[in-house]
Amino acid sequence: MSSESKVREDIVRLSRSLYERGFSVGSAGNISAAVDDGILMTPTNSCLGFLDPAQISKISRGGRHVSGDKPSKEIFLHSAFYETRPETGAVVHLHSTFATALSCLDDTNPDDCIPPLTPYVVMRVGQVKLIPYIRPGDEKAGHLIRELGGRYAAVLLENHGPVVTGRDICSAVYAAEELEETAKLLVLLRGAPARFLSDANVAELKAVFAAY
Ligand SMILES: O=C(O)[C@@H](O)C(=O)COP(=O)(O)O
Ligand SMILES: [Zn+2]
Repeated sequence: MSSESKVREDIVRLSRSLYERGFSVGSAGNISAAVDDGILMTPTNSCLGFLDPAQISKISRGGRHVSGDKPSKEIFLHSAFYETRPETGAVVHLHSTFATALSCLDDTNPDDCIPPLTPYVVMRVGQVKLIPYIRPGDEKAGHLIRELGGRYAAVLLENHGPVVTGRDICSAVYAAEELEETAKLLVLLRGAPARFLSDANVAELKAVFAAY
């Protein structure tokens, strides 16, 4: 199997897994992954549970539609991550329930939407920035991500949902799952005297587990 065929199969397999476990519903969410000569992206209005590897959209690094079905309307959002974080191998956008709940709460810290509750979220996701509300598919999403200068591997789109990146599709999906589970803990612990990791704890984790 060529590496592009493998990436197509991985997108289908991991998307289905996310769908079957309730991380996405209906036609919400989109996933992309880098290949040698461009980016593969889930088609617009497709359900992550029922993708066909041959219909996955392919776009050039410049954002031109090369083959397959029409790409996700979030092409600008995804492209901006590949541009500003050259080590990015995949981008996962979901409407997963708890992360989306945090994206709607007025008291979510815009500079640290997912505070360090456990070591694994620090290791897998890092600090998460809130992106002010934009209409889904608006080109402005690309500008706002570029303004971050590649400093964040994951963001929450206000009143919309998470966008998580990784070195490859597996890492990006695992990070998206970790972000969602931590968001669930944060919602469960709202109002309780939760203990967070200290700055020193976070610094140690970053030093030992080099972030992507
Ligand atoms: O919320 C939206 O409309 C998009 O961000 C989304 O999740 C699905 O859009 P497509 O990938 O264009 O189907
Ligand atoms: Zn969306």
